[in-house]
Amino acid sequence: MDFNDFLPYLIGIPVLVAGAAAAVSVRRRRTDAPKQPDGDERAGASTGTAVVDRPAAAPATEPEAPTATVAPEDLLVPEDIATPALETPEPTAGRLRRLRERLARSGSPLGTRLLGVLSRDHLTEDDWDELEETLLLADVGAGPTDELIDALRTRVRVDGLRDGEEARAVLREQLLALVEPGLDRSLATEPTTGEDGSKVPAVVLVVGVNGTGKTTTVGKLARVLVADGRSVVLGAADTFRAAAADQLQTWGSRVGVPTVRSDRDGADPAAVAFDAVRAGVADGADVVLVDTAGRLQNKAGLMDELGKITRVITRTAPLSEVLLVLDATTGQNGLNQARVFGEVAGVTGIVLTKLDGTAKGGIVVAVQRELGVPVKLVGLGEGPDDLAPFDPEAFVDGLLQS
Ligand SMILES: Nc1nc2c(ncn2[C@@H]2O[C@H](COP(=O)(O)OP(=O)(O)OP(=O)(O)O)[C@@H](O)[C@H]2O)c(=O)[nH]1
Repeated sequence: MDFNDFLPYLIGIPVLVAGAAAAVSVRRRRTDAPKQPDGDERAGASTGTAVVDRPAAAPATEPEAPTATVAPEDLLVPEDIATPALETPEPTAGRLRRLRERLARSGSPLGTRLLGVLSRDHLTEDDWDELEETLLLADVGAGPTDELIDALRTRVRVDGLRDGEEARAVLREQLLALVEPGLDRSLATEPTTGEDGSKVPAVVLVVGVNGTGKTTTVGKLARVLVADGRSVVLGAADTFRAAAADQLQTWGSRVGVPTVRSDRDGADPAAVAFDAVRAGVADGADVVLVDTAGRLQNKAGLMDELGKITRVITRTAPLSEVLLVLDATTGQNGLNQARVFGEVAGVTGIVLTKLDGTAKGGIVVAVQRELGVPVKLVGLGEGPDDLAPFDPEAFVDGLLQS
């Protein structure tokens, strides 16, 4: 996703049009809905959450190729909810500047401290140790820290650093190299065409430990996509936390995006994900965003849950992106989480949230190295439009602002 792509949408964001069509929530069939023939029962059984009158018990077996026994128009049951006034998401183009402002406001001790040391005359071993410690404290990670120190030492030895400006330029160049500006950070949100010529929505699965900001990120991302003129369906597959579906539905309804959810707490997340993708196909949506619970109770359980969701989704549409949401303030702990999710979920991009709450920007470098996938989006606050595509140059410039 390139910022330039958003510029045309600065004016005339088609929210109102999308909103008028979709200012209803979409729920799985309510228990008081007319009972469907046998096929409905089978669908409920196969996906593990009741379409009608089915107890909340987990399915004995994983859903095997859930059969589309419910007509799409029956699946999408508009429901009267208190629909908030439709909002116009903020243009994404302006967010670049905000990233820099937020980083600068966070005190940016990383850039300031590094520059403070590098600008000294005749760097001693103590100075180099101080640089190293500063980088490690900022969560850059041991490997990248060594690389940066080596590169800076070489530059200083070969060319010397004449003044503060030159120190800044060299540091900028080296930090940028660590952030790997060449990585493809675009989000795969283009719908594709199925074998039968039908439109298949891009499906984005959002995973991560609870509390990192998944639901919020899905909501914010929906706004970005709406601002970009895309039609979106949300899937509330975080069925573990009771309020998560309500939270997601509220995000969606603010920009006219429907949410597919279960009426039952603890419903099978794979079934909700499956229904969301099916609703996306039926709606002719461009993108389906699926929120998950991602409890890190143990690796096997997580693998089981996410594996099942993935398998069920990919029976209808390929997964375009698996975004791992990480809380930037959690440091090494976040990296451990990243490692586990990286192993079980086939992560294609990282969303680093709460970057506004930390001066330790180095986590960007560390997590990319750890997973070998790029940071694609950053969360910069709790506001609805506080999500920005990650831009390495703006990020490094933000770190080096003083
Ligand atoms: N400051 C700040 N807060 C954020 C950001 N992103 C999310 N939050 C806050 O983090 C808290 C948790 O966000 P949720 O979206 O509910 O987290 P979750 O991962 O979905 O949590 P579970 O549903 O329990 O799995 C909320 O208070 C959000 O407002 C961010 O970029 N910056």
